[in-house]
Amino acid sequence: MAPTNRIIELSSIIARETAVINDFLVSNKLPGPSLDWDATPTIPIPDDATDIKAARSAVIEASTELKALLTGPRELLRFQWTDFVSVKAVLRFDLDKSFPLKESTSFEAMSRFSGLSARNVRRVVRHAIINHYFFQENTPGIITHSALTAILASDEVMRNSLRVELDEFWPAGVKMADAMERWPNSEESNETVRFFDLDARVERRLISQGFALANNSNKGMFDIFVDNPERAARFGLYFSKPDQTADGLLDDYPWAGLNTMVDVGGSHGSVAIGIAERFPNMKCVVQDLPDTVAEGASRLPAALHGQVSFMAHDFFTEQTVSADVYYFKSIFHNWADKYCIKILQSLVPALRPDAKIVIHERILPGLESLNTVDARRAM
Ligand SMILES: C[S@@+](CC[C@H](N)C(=O)[O-])C[C@H]1O[C@@H](n2cnc3c(N)ncnc32)[C@H](O)[C@@H]1O
Repeated sequence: MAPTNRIIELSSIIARETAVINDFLVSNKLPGPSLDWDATPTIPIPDDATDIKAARSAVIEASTELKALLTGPRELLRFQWTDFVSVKAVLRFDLDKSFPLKESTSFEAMSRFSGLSARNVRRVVRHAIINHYFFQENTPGIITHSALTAILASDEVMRNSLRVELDEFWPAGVKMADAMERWPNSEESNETVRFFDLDARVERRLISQGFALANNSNKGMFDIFVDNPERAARFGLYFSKPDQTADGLLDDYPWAGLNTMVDVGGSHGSVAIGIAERFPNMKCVVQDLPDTVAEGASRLPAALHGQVSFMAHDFFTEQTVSADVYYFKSIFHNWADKYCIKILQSLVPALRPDAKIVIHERILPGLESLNTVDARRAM
């Protein structure tokens, strides 16, 4: 039985560490956290302010536990299975884009914009306000943006990212248990979806299934996208979102002494573009499925046309480009070991003795050093 003073202990942590953050913001004349439409999109704590970042983690961790304790076990079992339905509807019907950032709107105006009834708009919007801080309704019936909808309405990459998660990954997750029952321990990509394997400490396709079932298909995720160019384009854009781990690759890998790299499964080429911009001597070839490279090529900045090229290539077939580096980012986590081996073997015909293979995957710290908030985020 937990000691009764745990909730006091947690509330003291929250009070103490929140004061640390507040003092830092005030003394550096930085804006306080807000969810209003004109709020700064991220809490302005610099990377090197490690003590302030630690204080923030401590507050989030303690308040999550305090909330769980005060909710109580029985009530915690009442899952909000409807959690994301409203967000998905807001995005599907572009309600966040239905009025300018600084202005307000009404349910009736949103209804005219979307073709949904005013009653359904009201249900969806109020659900999203209450559950996700989407929009604000400070005066009944008058809707303004919140910080979250303001970001979505003005940041297409962020918006697309949420859409892919809700339209592609979420339905697959809903079908995971069904697929596990149907194909226990499968390693086939038409029967599995990606998941974090906390024990192995890497992100892998942990036999957690559902994409094919969710799509009423017997094909794997990438083959399903081949048949749906619009969805494939959104999935490709998903990988254009800012990725700090790719920044590390630019800073820490010795590109300066090299001339050629192939970004295998490189999607729209965001990493290759970053390398080409930073290292003018580098020639980068982005290989991916035909529709994906066509979309990537159409988005390539003109200044990089001589340096970055796109090539349709199935990484299960023989590599034809001879290069200094073959770079794989977030590729192997999608495939079971036997397919990863096949992907690597396909490089052999093109490999020069001094060629390097760079594998870029997210590795988790051990569970023992991961706080519950980070562990949840990782999954
Ligand atoms: C998880 S994404 C990673 C994209 C990119 N490397 C990144 O991290 O931003 C996997 C990529 O592999 C590509 N892909 C899947 N099957 C492929 C295949 N057989 N041959 C080449 N590319 C493939 C997908 O189209 C997708 O762009």
